[in-house]
Amino acid sequence: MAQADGVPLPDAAPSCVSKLVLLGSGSVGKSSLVLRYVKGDFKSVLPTVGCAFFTKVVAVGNVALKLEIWDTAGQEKYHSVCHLYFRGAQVAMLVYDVTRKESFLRAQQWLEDLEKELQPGEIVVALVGNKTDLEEKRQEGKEFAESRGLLFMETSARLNHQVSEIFSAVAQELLQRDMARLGSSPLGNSGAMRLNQAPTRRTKCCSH
Ligand SMILES: Nc1nc2c(ncn2[C@@H]2O[C@H](COP(=O)(O)OP(=O)(O)OP(=O)(O)O)[C@@H](O)[C@H]2O)c(=O)[nH]1
Repeated sequence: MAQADGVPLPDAAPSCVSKLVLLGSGSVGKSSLVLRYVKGDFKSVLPTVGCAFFTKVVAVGNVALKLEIWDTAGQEKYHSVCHLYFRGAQVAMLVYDVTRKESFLRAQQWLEDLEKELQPGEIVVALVGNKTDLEEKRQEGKEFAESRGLLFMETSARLNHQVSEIFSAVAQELLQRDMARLGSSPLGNSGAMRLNQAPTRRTKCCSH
């Protein structure tokens, strides 16, 4: 049986496919989070140009969900291009560097941009504070995430801390919304901090 992060995957091919986009300032660690999650590796990576694309199948309960992961470039010159990538996404991960205030403010700006273009609850949004292994003064995102109904986790791509957990959490949230829409029960607990329930409107993740 195939496995995802050591968890056996359901035998059937993934029945759900969801688009996940990572947004955030340059050098906050978006590519490193994806590299850690998809390949289990952490190494020096060049700044992303435009966007990079990855896939990974994640098991949530007995459902295999294929995540199509779009890792956008954080440098300001690519800002307008990034808007093209979040269209049609079911999940947005807003990544900041816990040691860089401006990156935290930039993540908040991304949320405003998303809110301008999308309906409330239309997609799952997670705020991700990366580089928790660094000792410097930290930006605290929890309160902001709570006030805006976002999933929230702090991660370290370097130390592999909470990386697969945040991807699993958004996958679970997606499926829970879908189940709620279809009147079924939730699929268990991923351990994510679910701070506030955003209104369920639609998900495009599952057709079953
Ligand atoms: N200490 C530490 N460094 C990290 C971590 N994650 C990424 N980095 C480093 O931060 C730098 C930028 O990482 P990237 O993954 O390229 O950042 P990015 O957000 O994809 O950058 P852009 O492609 O410019 O948008 C690299 O030197 C990484 O090695 C982490 O969790 N801890």
